[in-house]
Amino acid sequence: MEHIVAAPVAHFTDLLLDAVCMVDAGGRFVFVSAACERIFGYTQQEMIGKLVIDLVAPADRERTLAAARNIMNGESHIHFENRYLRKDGSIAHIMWSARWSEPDQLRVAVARDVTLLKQAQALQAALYAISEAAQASDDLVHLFQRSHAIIGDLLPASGFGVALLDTAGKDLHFAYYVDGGTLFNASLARALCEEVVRRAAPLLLKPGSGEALPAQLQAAANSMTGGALAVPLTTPEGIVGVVVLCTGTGGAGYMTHERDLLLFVADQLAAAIQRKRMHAQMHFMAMYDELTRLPNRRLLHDRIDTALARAQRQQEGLSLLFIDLNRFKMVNDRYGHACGDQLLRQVARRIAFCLRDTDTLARLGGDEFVAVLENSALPSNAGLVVDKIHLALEAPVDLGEGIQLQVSVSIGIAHYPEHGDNREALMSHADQRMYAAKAAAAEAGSKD
Ligand SMILES: Nc1nc2c(ncn2[C@@H]2O[C@H](COP(=O)(O)OP(=O)(O)OP(=O)(O)O)[C@@H](O)[C@H]2O)c(=O)[nH]1
Repeated sequence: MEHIVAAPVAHFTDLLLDAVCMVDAGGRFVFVSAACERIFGYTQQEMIGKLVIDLVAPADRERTLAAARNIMNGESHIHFENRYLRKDGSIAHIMWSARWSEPDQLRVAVARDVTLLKQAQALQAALYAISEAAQASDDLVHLFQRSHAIIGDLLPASGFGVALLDTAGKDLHFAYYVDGGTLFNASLARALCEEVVRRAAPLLLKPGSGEALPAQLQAAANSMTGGALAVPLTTPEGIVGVVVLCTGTGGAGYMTHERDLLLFVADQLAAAIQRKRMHAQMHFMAMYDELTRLPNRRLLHDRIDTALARAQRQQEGLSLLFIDLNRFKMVNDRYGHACGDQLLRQVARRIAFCLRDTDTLARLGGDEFVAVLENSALPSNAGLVVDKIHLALEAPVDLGEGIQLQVSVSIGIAHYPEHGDNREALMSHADQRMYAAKAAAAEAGSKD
């Protein structure tokens, strides 16, 4: 018993998972237990005599010195956290419990390595931040920037890019790309992304990785000092793009767990891209006619109201043209619905060609179109556009397979302010004028 009591304290403290340190009034280690080597990377001999503060990460030095002063003034400190630079340059997160021993004139402290815990917390926080950003962000470029910043806190990501496939799934373009001063230029990044799309699988690029790669990537892999990592952005509809990371020069290559982390991030980004595309598609379907890709009735109403408000404010004229194809039903009946569709598309294109960019051409449905002519102070201007449309439709429309059709339209015009000062009045007037024109054309046709 006497022998045990007399045994040096170190005999026991070396068994502890936490490290025990004693520091003199000058701030130098005078005793460190064996666990210090595991935590800080220095041997006990290397640590004894060193100034504690020299091992503290620079950003934490000031508050560490303040905490040390408090302890020497008699405060006991538990759960104080700061960061240390290990011998290999990596960061150790330490939680301390410390007290000043007046008789020994020593600061006695127990250090717990909480680095893994901190890393897990940081990872969890980052993943949460990315999924939150992916849910909240309407602006994809902003989401990519934010993801780059968040990932950059976890992994080497000097170079970061998100390449998206076009809707045909053929061409990749970078929606976000930062080369970050790495040797990983955009052309190499694109080649890597293309390879990832081809494989539909993640790809780690590093020297001697043993992967069979296209020549450009093989040469880059052999000469790179760090590494690059790219993973596909996959949605239920397939791959929509690739996210790519590159370390700075001299950094170590990526590890498997970093690839898994990027795969999680890619899932979040892919879901955000898919959501954004679905919104765009829904918006298009709500506002545009699918067949001709012209504004539909709803958007037309909106455009007329806006144009009227502008015309009223600027005291300008405005004209509406109500355009209806003559005897269109016969095309469907004789050549089939697909030919009818083709004709509607071509007629829409020809009419649009007669208008200015600032004008609106909408399809109301069936074979009815409406054009809104802005800034046409003089009704005669609208008459000129009508002439242009008739002229543009004079040449037969080629529907393929040897089918060429001569089409004509009936057009009714309404002018603001002469025929009304609101949408309903103007539409109704133009509609009536169109029917009058159609009746006149039919009568002329029957006399021919
Ligand atoms: N191909 C095709 N036909 C359509 C579409 N929407 C409506 N139609 C057809 O368009 C035709 C319109 O018929 P009507 O309103 O009688 O027009 P019309 O034959 O030009 O007669 P008039 O206006 O009196 O000269 C109908 O046969 C509809 O079925 C479409 O999206 N595609």
